[in-house]
Amino acid sequence: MAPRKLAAGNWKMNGILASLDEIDALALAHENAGCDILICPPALLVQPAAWHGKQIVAIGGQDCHANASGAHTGDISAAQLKDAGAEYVILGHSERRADHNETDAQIAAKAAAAHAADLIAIICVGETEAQRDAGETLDIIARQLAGSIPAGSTAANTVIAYEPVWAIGTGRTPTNDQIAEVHALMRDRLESLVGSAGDVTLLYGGSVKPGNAAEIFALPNVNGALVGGASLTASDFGAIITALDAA
Ligand SMILES: O=C[C@H](O)COP(=O)(O)O
Repeated sequence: MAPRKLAAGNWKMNGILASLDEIDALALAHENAGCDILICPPALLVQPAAWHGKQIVAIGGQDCHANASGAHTGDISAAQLKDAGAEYVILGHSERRADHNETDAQIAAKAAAAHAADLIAIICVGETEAQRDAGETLDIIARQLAGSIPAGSTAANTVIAYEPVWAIGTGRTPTNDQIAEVHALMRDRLESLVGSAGDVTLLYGGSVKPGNAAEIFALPNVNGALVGGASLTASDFGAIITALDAA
């Protein structure tokens, strides 16, 4: 089994009900896409987004709690996301790691909860600019993978996204060699962490745009993208989907 290609959009804290028209446009334009298409809107929009996706565009959450239910004001469980129509959940995004002090161990616990609720966990890893400048990138990625991937992870329930923190929303991207180097390391380490490493979908994220998508998708071990800003409109995200389809 080859990894499934995935074009994943992370709307972050953007979008209102009217924004779901973009999902309608994606579903219409890409109903025969040869890759999986995913939009992760803010939590309030997950349920209506699932109706708009028409089973062409899958829907995901941007976080979940590690517990199945209980006294956790303001949090959302994996089962609630699933009940609302989500199929995926992004976990350990660097904005969550930074804004909410999320640790690798907490991310692993959330991923285990996601798996228990039959969600696919998109586990994010990535180095800061200071860590890259210090030559620590591969060590950081290896450590985050080892700490953030729970037992029981498989190629079917887990996607890994490499997102250098310094490339997110900046218009800057690593060189092709730098992306390929990290993705090769991830593929290697996943053999012991997930098994069937060759089947795991690996995404690159960080300033993916219509203009650079094809070049990134041509790199070895890159099976798609986790896209922020360019996923907010069907025109830009559609161009990225088309590039992935052709890769
Ligand atoms: O989750 C998505 C990433 O943080 C990338 O965001 P960006 O495409 O706006 O750089």
